Amino acid sequence: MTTQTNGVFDRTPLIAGNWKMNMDHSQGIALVQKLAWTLKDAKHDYSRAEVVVFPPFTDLRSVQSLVEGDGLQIKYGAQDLSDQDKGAYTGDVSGEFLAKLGCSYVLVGHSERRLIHHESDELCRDKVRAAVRHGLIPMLCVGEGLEERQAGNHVQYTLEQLRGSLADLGAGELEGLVVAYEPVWAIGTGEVAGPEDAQEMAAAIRAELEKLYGADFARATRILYGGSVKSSNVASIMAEPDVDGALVGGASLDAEEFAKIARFVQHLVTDK
Ligand SMILES: O=C(CO)COP(=O)(O)O
Repeated sequence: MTTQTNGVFDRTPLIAGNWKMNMDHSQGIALVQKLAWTLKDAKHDYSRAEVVVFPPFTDLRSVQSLVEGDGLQIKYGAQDLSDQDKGAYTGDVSGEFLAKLGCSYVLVGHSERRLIHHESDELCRDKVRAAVRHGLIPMLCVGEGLEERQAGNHVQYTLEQLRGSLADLGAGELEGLVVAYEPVWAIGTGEVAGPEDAQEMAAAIRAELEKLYGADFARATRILYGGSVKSSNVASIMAEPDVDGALVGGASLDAEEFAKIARFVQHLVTDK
Protein backbone atom coordinates (compact mmCIF):
# COMPACT_ATOMS: atom_id res chain seq x y z
CA MET A 1 0.00 0.00 0.00
CA THR A 2 2.22 2.79 -1.13
CA THR A 3 0.26 4.83 -3.61
CA GLN A 4 -0.86 8.11 -2.10
CA THR A 5 0.30 9.52 1.16
CA ASN A 6 -1.45 10.65 4.28
CA GLY A 7 0.73 13.47 5.44
CA VAL A 8 4.22 12.24 5.83
CA PHE A 9 3.85 8.52 5.33
CA ASP A 10 2.97 6.19 2.48
CA ARG A 11 -0.41 4.96 3.58
CA THR A 12 -3.45 4.76 1.36
CA PRO A 13 -6.44 6.20 3.23
CA LEU A 14 -9.24 3.75 3.84
CA ILE A 15 -12.91 4.59 4.18
CA ALA A 16 -14.88 1.69 5.60
CA GLY A 17 -18.60 1.32 6.14
CA ASN A 18 -19.80 -0.94 8.93
CA TRP A 19 -23.45 -1.64 8.21
CA LYS A 20 -23.91 -3.48 11.52
CA MET A 21 -27.22 -5.41 11.59
CA ASN A 22 -28.81 -3.35 8.83
CA MET A 23 -29.65 -4.12 5.19
CA ASP A 24 -30.88 -7.52 4.05
CA HIS A 25 -29.19 -8.95 0.97
CA SER A 26 -31.45 -7.23 -1.56
CA GLN A 27 -31.12 -3.87 0.20
CA GLY A 28 -27.39 -4.52 0.42
CA ILE A 29 -27.07 -5.01 -3.34
CA ALA A 30 -29.00 -1.82 -3.99
CA LEU A 31 -26.73 0.08 -1.59
CA VAL A 32 -23.49 -1.19 -3.14
CA GLN A 33 -24.83 -0.53 -6.65
CA LYS A 34 -25.76 3.03 -5.75
CA LEU A 35 -22.45 3.59 -4.01
CA ALA A 36 -20.51 2.32 -7.02
CA TRP A 37 -22.50 4.52 -9.42
CA THR A 38 -22.15 7.59 -7.25
CA LEU A 39 -18.40 7.12 -6.97
CA LYS A 40 -18.10 6.42 -10.68
CA ASP A 41 -20.00 9.61 -11.55
CA ALA A 42 -17.65 11.51 -9.27
CA LYS A 43 -14.64 9.82 -10.92
CA HIS A 44 -13.47 8.46 -7.60
CA ASP A 45 -9.88 7.24 -7.67
CA TYR A 46 -9.80 4.12 -5.50
CA SER A 47 -6.01 4.11 -5.44
CA ARG A 48 -6.17 7.39 -3.51
CA ALA A 49 -8.90 6.36 -1.10
CA GLU A 50 -9.78 2.72 -0.69
CA VAL A 51 -13.48 2.00 -0.10
CA VAL A 52 -14.59 -1.05 1.89
CA VAL A 53 -18.04 -2.14 3.10
CA PHE A 54 -18.85 -4.55 5.92
CA PRO A 55 -22.33 -5.99 5.25
CA PRO A 56 -24.02 -8.64 7.42
CA PHE A 57 -22.96 -12.25 6.72
CA THR A 58 -26.17 -13.00 4.83
CA ASP A 59 -25.39 -10.30 2.24
CA LEU A 60 -21.86 -11.37 1.42
CA ARG A 61 -22.61 -13.83 -1.37
CA SER A 62 -24.84 -11.28 -3.13
CA VAL A 63 -22.25 -8.54 -2.71
CA GLN A 64 -19.57 -10.87 -4.07
CA SER A 65 -21.66 -11.61 -7.19
CA LEU A 66 -22.27 -7.92 -7.78
CA VAL A 67 -18.66 -6.84 -7.22
CA GLU A 68 -17.26 -9.63 -9.40
CA GLY A 69 -19.98 -9.42 -12.05
CA ASP A 70 -19.67 -5.66 -12.51
CA GLY A 71 -15.92 -5.51 -11.88
CA LEU A 72 -16.37 -3.01 -9.03
CA GLN A 73 -13.36 -1.66 -7.15
CA ILE A 74 -15.25 -1.52 -3.88
CA LYS A 75 -13.89 -4.09 -1.42
CA TYR A 76 -15.89 -5.87 1.24
CA GLY A 77 -15.46 -7.83 4.41
CA ALA A 78 -17.32 -9.43 7.29
CA GLN A 79 -18.18 -7.91 10.65
CA ASP A 80 -16.85 -10.85 12.66
CA LEU A 81 -15.43 -14.36 12.33
CA SER A 82 -14.94 -17.42 14.49
CA ASP A 83 -11.59 -18.11 16.08
CA GLN A 84 -12.12 -21.73 14.93
CA ASP A 85 -11.92 -23.06 11.37
CA LYS A 86 -14.70 -25.66 11.36
CA GLY A 87 -16.69 -28.01 13.55
CA ALA A 88 -19.35 -27.95 16.22
CA TYR A 89 -19.65 -24.20 16.71
CA THR A 90 -23.31 -23.49 16.05
CA GLY A 91 -23.96 -20.06 14.66
CA ASP A 92 -20.31 -19.20 14.07
CA VAL A 93 -18.74 -18.38 10.71
CA SER A 94 -15.28 -19.53 9.70
CA GLY A 95 -12.67 -17.28 8.15
CA GLU A 96 -12.24 -19.99 5.55
CA PHE A 97 -15.81 -19.42 4.36
CA LEU A 98 -15.31 -15.65 4.29
CA ALA A 99 -12.18 -15.99 2.21
CA LYS A 100 -14.11 -18.14 -0.27
CA LEU A 101 -16.67 -15.35 -0.56
CA GLY A 102 -13.95 -12.98 -1.68
CA CYS A 103 -13.77 -10.97 1.54
CA SER A 104 -10.63 -8.86 1.80
CA TYR A 105 -11.09 -7.69 5.38
CA VAL A 106 -12.77 -8.74 8.60
CA LEU A 107 -13.64 -6.66 11.64
CA VAL A 108 -12.33 -8.05 14.91
CA GLY A 109 -13.29 -6.87 18.38
CA HIS A 110 -15.80 -4.20 17.47
CA SER A 111 -16.99 -2.63 20.72
CA GLU A 112 -20.48 -3.99 20.10
CA ARG A 113 -19.00 -7.50 20.14
CA ARG A 114 -16.78 -6.77 23.11
CA LEU A 115 -19.67 -5.29 25.09
CA ILE A 116 -22.76 -7.21 23.95
CA HIS A 117 -21.07 -10.57 23.38
CA HIS A 118 -18.43 -10.15 26.09
CA GLU A 119 -15.52 -10.83 23.74
CA SER A 120 -12.21 -10.71 25.57
CA ASP A 121 -8.87 -9.47 24.30
CA GLU A 122 -7.76 -13.09 24.24
CA LEU A 123 -10.64 -14.14 22.00
CA CYS A 124 -9.97 -11.13 19.75
CA ARG A 125 -6.35 -12.23 19.53
CA ASP A 126 -7.47 -15.72 18.43
CA LYS A 127 -9.80 -14.13 15.88
CA VAL A 128 -6.99 -11.97 14.50
CA ARG A 129 -4.95 -15.14 14.18
CA ALA A 130 -7.83 -16.94 12.42
CA ALA A 131 -8.25 -14.03 10.00
CA VAL A 132 -4.59 -14.06 9.09
CA ARG A 133 -4.64 -17.85 8.72
CA HIS A 134 -7.21 -17.47 5.95
CA GLY A 135 -5.64 -14.52 4.18
CA LEU A 136 -8.12 -11.96 5.51
CA ILE A 137 -6.87 -8.58 6.69
CA PRO A 138 -8.00 -8.01 10.26
CA MET A 139 -9.39 -4.60 11.09
CA LEU A 140 -8.91 -4.64 14.84
CA CYS A 141 -11.19 -2.29 16.77
CA VAL A 142 -10.14 -0.77 20.08
CA GLY A 143 -11.38 2.15 22.13
CA GLU A 144 -12.39 3.30 25.59
CA GLY A 145 -15.76 3.90 27.17
CA LEU A 146 -16.98 7.10 28.74
CA GLU A 147 -15.80 6.03 32.18
CA GLU A 148 -12.16 5.65 31.12
CA ARG A 149 -12.31 8.87 29.11
CA GLN A 150 -13.64 10.81 32.09
CA ALA A 151 -11.06 9.28 34.39
CA GLY A 152 -8.30 10.23 31.95
CA ASN A 153 -7.26 6.58 31.50
CA HIS A 154 -8.34 6.34 27.88
CA VAL A 155 -4.90 5.96 26.32
CA GLN A 156 -3.74 3.38 28.82
CA TYR A 157 -7.01 1.44 28.50
CA THR A 158 -6.99 1.42 24.70
CA LEU A 159 -3.33 0.41 24.47
CA GLU A 160 -3.99 -2.45 26.88
CA GLN A 161 -6.75 -3.66 24.56
CA LEU A 162 -4.38 -3.37 21.63
CA ARG A 163 -1.60 -5.32 23.34
CA GLY A 164 -4.02 -7.97 24.58
CA SER A 165 -5.61 -8.41 21.17
CA LEU A 166 -2.24 -8.83 19.46
CA ALA A 167 -0.43 -10.81 22.17
CA ASP A 168 1.97 -13.46 20.87
CA LEU A 169 1.41 -12.46 17.25
CA GLY A 170 4.46 -11.57 15.18
CA ALA A 171 4.86 -8.71 12.74
CA GLY A 172 5.21 -11.21 9.90
CA GLU A 173 1.74 -12.60 10.66
CA LEU A 174 0.12 -9.21 10.77
CA GLU A 175 1.01 -7.72 7.42
CA GLY A 176 -1.65 -5.23 6.33
CA LEU A 177 -3.22 -5.01 9.81
CA VAL A 178 -5.61 -2.09 10.17
CA VAL A 179 -6.45 -0.68 13.61
CA ALA A 180 -9.69 1.21 14.13
CA TYR A 181 -9.89 3.51 17.13
CA GLU A 182 -13.52 3.80 18.11
CA PRO A 183 -14.27 5.48 21.42
CA VAL A 184 -17.46 3.82 22.62
CA TRP A 185 -18.95 7.11 23.82
CA ALA A 186 -18.80 8.47 20.27
CA ILE A 187 -20.49 5.53 18.52
CA GLY A 188 -23.98 6.23 17.26
CA THR A 189 -24.33 9.12 19.69
CA GLY A 190 -23.60 12.05 17.42
CA GLU A 191 -20.67 12.82 19.75
CA VAL A 192 -17.47 12.94 17.75
CA ALA A 193 -14.07 12.83 19.34
CA GLY A 194 -12.28 16.05 18.46
CA PRO A 195 -9.59 15.76 15.79
CA GLU A 196 -7.02 16.25 18.53
CA ASP A 197 -8.50 13.32 20.50
CA ALA A 198 -8.37 11.10 17.42
CA GLN A 199 -4.80 12.19 16.75
CA GLU A 200 -3.70 11.68 20.37
CA MET A 201 -4.90 8.09 20.31
CA ALA A 202 -3.76 7.30 16.76
CA ALA A 203 -0.26 8.53 17.62
CA ALA A 204 -0.25 6.49 20.84
CA ILE A 205 -1.36 3.38 18.94
CA ARG A 206 1.34 3.92 16.33
CA ALA A 207 4.00 4.38 19.01
CA GLU A 208 2.86 1.16 20.68
CA LEU A 209 2.98 -0.71 17.35
CA GLU A 210 6.51 0.57 16.90
CA LYS A 211 7.47 -0.79 20.31
CA LEU A 212 5.90 -4.15 19.50
CA TYR A 213 6.86 -4.59 15.86
CA GLY A 214 9.36 -1.93 14.85
CA ALA A 215 9.26 1.35 12.98
CA ASP A 216 8.57 0.00 9.50
CA PHE A 217 5.54 -1.91 10.66
CA ALA A 218 4.20 1.07 12.58
CA ARG A 219 4.74 3.41 9.65
CA ALA A 220 2.90 1.11 7.26
CA THR A 221 -0.09 0.37 9.50
CA ARG A 222 -3.28 2.25 8.83
CA ILE A 223 -5.12 3.62 11.83
CA LEU A 224 -8.73 4.66 11.37
CA TYR A 225 -11.05 6.72 13.52
CA GLY A 226 -14.67 5.66 14.04
CA GLY A 227 -17.56 7.26 15.89
CA SER A 228 -20.26 9.45 14.33
CA VAL A 229 -18.18 10.22 11.23
CA LYS A 230 -20.07 12.15 8.55
CA SER A 231 -19.18 14.15 5.45
CA SER A 232 -19.39 17.29 7.60
CA ASN A 233 -16.68 16.23 10.06
CA VAL A 234 -14.43 13.81 8.17
CA ALA A 235 -12.13 16.49 6.76
CA SER A 236 -10.96 17.80 10.13
CA ILE A 237 -10.36 14.30 11.47
CA MET A 238 -8.46 13.23 8.36
CA ALA A 239 -6.27 16.31 8.51
CA GLU A 240 -4.48 14.73 11.47
CA PRO A 241 -1.21 13.05 10.46
CA ASP A 242 -1.77 9.71 12.18
CA VAL A 243 -5.41 9.23 11.14
CA ASP A 244 -5.53 7.25 7.91
CA GLY A 245 -9.23 6.83 7.38
CA ALA A 246 -12.60 6.31 8.96
CA LEU A 247 -14.78 3.43 10.06
CA VAL A 248 -18.26 4.76 9.47
CA GLY A 249 -21.45 3.28 10.93
CA GLY A 250 -24.76 5.06 10.44
CA ALA A 251 -23.61 7.33 7.62
CA SER A 252 -22.46 4.33 5.55
CA LEU A 253 -26.08 3.24 5.09
CA ASP A 254 -26.69 6.25 2.86
CA ALA A 255 -24.84 5.72 -0.43
CA GLU A 256 -24.62 9.41 -1.27
CA GLU A 257 -23.37 10.44 2.15
CA PHE A 258 -20.84 7.61 2.30
CA ALA A 259 -19.62 8.40 -1.22
CA LYS A 260 -19.26 12.02 -0.17
CA ILE A 261 -17.04 10.98 2.73
CA ALA A 262 -14.84 8.92 0.41
CA ARG A 263 -14.69 11.79 -2.07
CA PHE A 264 -13.65 14.30 0.59
CA VAL A 265 -10.88 12.01 1.71
CA GLN A 266 -9.63 11.47 -1.82
CA HIS A 267 -9.48 15.23 -2.36
CA LEU A 268 -7.67 15.80 0.91
CA VAL A 269 -5.05 13.27 -0.08
CA THR A 270 -4.70 14.77 -3.53
CA ASP A 271 -4.41 18.29 -2.16
CA LYS A 272 -2.00 17.49 0.69
O1 LIG B 1 -19.27 1.75 15.32
C1 LIG B 1 -19.03 2.46 14.36
C2 LIG B 1 -18.40 1.90 13.14
O2 LIG B 1 -17.90 0.64 13.38
C3 LIG B 1 -19.39 3.89 14.36
O3 LIG B 1 -20.76 4.00 14.23
P1 LIG B 1 -21.43 5.44 13.96
O4 LIG B 1 -20.71 6.03 12.77
O5 LIG B 1 -22.86 5.13 13.66
O6 LIG B 1 -21.21 6.23 15.20
